[in-house]
Amino acid sequence: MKLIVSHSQLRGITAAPPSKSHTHRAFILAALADGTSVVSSPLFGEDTNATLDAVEALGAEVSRTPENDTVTIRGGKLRPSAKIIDCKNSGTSIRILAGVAAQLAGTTSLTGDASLCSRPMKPLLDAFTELGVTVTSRDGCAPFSVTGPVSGAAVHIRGDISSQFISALLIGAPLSKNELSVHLTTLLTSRPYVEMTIAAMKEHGVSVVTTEDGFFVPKNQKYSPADARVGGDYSSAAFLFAAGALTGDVIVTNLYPKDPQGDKMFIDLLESLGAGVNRTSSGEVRVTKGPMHGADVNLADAPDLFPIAAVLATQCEGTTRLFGAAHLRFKESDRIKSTAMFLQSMGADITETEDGCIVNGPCALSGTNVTTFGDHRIMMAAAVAGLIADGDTVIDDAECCAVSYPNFVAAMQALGAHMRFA
Ligand SMILES: O=C(O)C1=C[C@@H](OP(=O)(O)O)[C@@H](O)[C@H](O)C1
Ligand SMILES: C=C(OP(=O)(O)O)C(=O)O
Repeated sequence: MKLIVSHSQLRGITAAPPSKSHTHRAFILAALADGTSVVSSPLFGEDTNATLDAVEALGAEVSRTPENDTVTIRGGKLRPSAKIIDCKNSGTSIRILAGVAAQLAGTTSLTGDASLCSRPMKPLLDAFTELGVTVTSRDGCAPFSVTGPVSGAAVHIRGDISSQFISALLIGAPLSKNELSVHLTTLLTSRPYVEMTIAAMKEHGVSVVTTEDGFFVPKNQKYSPADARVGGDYSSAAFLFAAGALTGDVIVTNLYPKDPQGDKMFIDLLESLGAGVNRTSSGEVRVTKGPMHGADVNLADAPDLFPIAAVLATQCEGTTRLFGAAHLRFKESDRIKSTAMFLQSMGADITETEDGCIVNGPCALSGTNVTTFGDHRIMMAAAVAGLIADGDTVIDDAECCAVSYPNFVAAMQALGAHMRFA
């Protein structure tokens, strides 16, 4: 399906969709806890649905309310899955679920779509091998199988490809009879996601210690059931904020100011670039159009913001450098390349660098045909760029936003965006 976007001004109020990262963690930790946990307002996106199906395949009992706003999970008795677990497009699902499966006595196989099967898994699979798990894979990628349980107590792993490897090892650790020391062999990027993992584990009664070179999970800990209410997703809200900053005046609700999501830095970024920003303590953020200027922005800890930050940069006066995020090349697409490609095709002055891009603005954007590579964040960033382009922007694979933000187009239309499917 294609999405056609025309020049628009957005004005109004909308709720951020539920957090993808919190939902994955809430479903998986509930499945690991012996007893019943209730997850309220989770995200029902394609990625989080893949996680929910997977925990069911691993033996958790899952039920949803008819209104579909609450999921009840009875966990604690997981066993290897007889059928191959399909994580579709979701890196978070396959990596964290592999960390769980590696702790179970027996073999579990995991796979995903073509994009997921081309993303790196080898550092995590090597870590499992170091921990005594038998692994078979297609050249270090999915599909792969793990035969557990873990017998080791210490592991060495790089932290600069994906923080999800670390989240996977930490979340699995309490299922082992041993303690676990995770030694990082490089810098850790996307660190706030590991902090979200540790905070979610704490809610379920498990503590993780931060050490000089990584993390330590003491032994003899058990997950206890805990109810969770999933708050709004700052990464998804970034598209709404950017639409406000570029075209008019948008208020986003359902955002908790104390949430550990690293992508809340987008609000500070908008403010520092010159957009109008007002926040309330109850979690409303209002972003209004203002003259913006270029800046140097380190996205090491917030890589998901890259495509939409690059769109913003095209409207900033002067040079913007986005850097620190070489791991963007391992996402649903090579996001440095796919972002530079679609913005260049719309007329922007953007150059790829190894770990980001350089944009000289302001750039006049023109509507054109945009290739998303099936990547949800490219699709949504291109849709926002289309709001300020001259002429129509025609975006392919428009349904891919259902991975993280199924209601994206409807929410934009309700704010006044001229968008239609074709
Ligand atoms: O743990 C998580 O929930 C996520 C971690 C990040 O990935 P990396 O750690 O691979 O950067 C992020 O890009 C992804 O959208 C969600
Ligand atoms: C990279 C992302 O997710 P994942 O790694 O879970 O596929 C994302 O949502 O942008």
